[in-house]
Amino acid sequence: MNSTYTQPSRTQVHLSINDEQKNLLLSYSYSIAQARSKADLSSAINDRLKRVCGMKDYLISTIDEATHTHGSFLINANSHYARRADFKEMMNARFCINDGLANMVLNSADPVPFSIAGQAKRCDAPGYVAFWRAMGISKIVGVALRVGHQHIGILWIEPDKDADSEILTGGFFKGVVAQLAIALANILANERAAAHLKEIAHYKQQLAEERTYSQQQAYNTVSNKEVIGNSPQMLEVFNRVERVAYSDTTVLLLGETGTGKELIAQAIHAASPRKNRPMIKVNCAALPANLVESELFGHEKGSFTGATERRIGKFELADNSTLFLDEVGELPLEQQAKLLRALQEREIERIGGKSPIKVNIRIIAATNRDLLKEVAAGRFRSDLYYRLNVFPILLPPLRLRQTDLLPLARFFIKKFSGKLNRKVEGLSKKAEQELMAYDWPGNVRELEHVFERCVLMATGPTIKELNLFTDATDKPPGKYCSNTAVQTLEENEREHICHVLRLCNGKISGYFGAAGLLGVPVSTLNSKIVKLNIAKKQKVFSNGHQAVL
Ligand SMILES: Nc1ncnc2c1ncn2[C@@H]1O[C@H](COP(=O)(O)OP(=O)(O)OP(=O)(O)O)[C@@H](O)[C@H]1O
Repeated sequence: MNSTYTQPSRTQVHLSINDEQKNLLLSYSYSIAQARSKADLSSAINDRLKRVCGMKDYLISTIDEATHTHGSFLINANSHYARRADFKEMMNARFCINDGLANMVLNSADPVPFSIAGQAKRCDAPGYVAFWRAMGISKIVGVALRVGHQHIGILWIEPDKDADSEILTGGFFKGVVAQLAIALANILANERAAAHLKEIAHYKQQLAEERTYSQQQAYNTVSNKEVIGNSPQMLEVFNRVERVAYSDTTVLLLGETGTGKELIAQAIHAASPRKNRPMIKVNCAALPANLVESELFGHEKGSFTGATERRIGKFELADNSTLFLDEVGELPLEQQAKLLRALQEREIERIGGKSPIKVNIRIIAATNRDLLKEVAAGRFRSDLYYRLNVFPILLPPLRLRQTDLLPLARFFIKKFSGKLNRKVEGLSKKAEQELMAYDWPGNVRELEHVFERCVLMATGPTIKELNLFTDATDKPPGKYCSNTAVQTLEENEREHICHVLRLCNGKISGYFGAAGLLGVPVSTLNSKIVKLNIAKKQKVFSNGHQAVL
């Protein structure tokens, strides 16, 4: 360090300030007292102080007491520093207080001058010394900014070549620095208060949106509490739900439309530690392509035409809760990339936002598409598929779990008798037979609608016949459902087994094996594979498993 300044006498200091400087000083005092922002502070220094004190340039760094670091807070925006490529990096960097310069300044009551060439020789010189050197700066004076005994920052001055060096050591300069320190402390306090207000506003908005969301979802959540099923396939589903619910593991729910994927998503969320916050649902199929990003990640006010207010996206809304991505297979490819990034980083950026936001979410995704086929067709990103397919749960179609039909029918009769205020108790033998013989292309949803109609139409305590609409247009399009050709039960079974085998990468037994997903013993599945002639077109996967493609 090169410390060559000596404390001048009072008379010397008085002599070194001329009338113009006194006027500037007065106007500096006035403007610094009004400073409420960085911009105010900057103009007080640029327009007035620089000339009084003979500064070529300056930089203010602030101190983070908690982490014992210092880093840039305010620079002269017109400075020649700002044009350098590494300028931004230097501005964002933080340095240890005990870096050999900052600690010397903070421990000194007077300004401390440094020869940059001398400092650059130190092998442990902080990064900003090399930066200053590269800028051709030969000398820097560091001045501690304190309020009372608390260090709040450092004013780094690059003195003008022909400046009167005694000015920086005089009593008047101490006064100038004290005013600067108070202004800086006020601005820092304002910034902290603004940040807290922003955070409070954010939580208020999140709460308001959660409340609106919960009101919209109220009917569904209350009415969908029970999941009915005693077929081996549904018992396997319940077993998987129990195993995965308490963790944060990503779940992929697969199955035709109306098989209960959303209901299972709710059951998983309700059994998870996140249950006290509402599960947030996004229906990927219902999002207009140009709004997907805003819906998922939110946007800042004015970030695009029509963004008249700031909006919190579903990812942020689901913070500390579960995000249910329904119909994820419908998401356009471009948006899949954005979703993948958010899932990988677990952080999002609002459209027009300045910084990323961390989110703590559990993902449950659902689709009625065969995602592997979608991947093969180039419609679904394979990396996203593998990110989602961590713990798949397959909801079997209703036609393959006949033993669930009667319990479900009884459940819906009870539900709608209560809701519609009807005294309907059960089904006639004929209606039961009709129930068992029907194909249920719309799965549980169709069954539910049929019983709502039946309860409404019933003339006594027993439903005598089912109000089945056989019109093709009434049937929701399931994956296996066709409006033109009706598949036999055997064809259906074959196709379903093939689908599950593909899902399990050909694995039949054990964890994530097809037998488990189908809810049948391995021996039963093997004999069905033989019986349905599935084994003939085997494909051997790289992992050694075999499956039909
Ligand atoms: N096992 C079940 N027990 C009771 N109700 C069920 C069951 N499965 C489905 N439901 C009911 O059937 C209807 C459709 O279920 P849900 O919306 O969960 O299906 P989904 O597979 O998500 O359909 P989609 O693919 O069309 O979104 C809902 O009203 C749901 O409550």
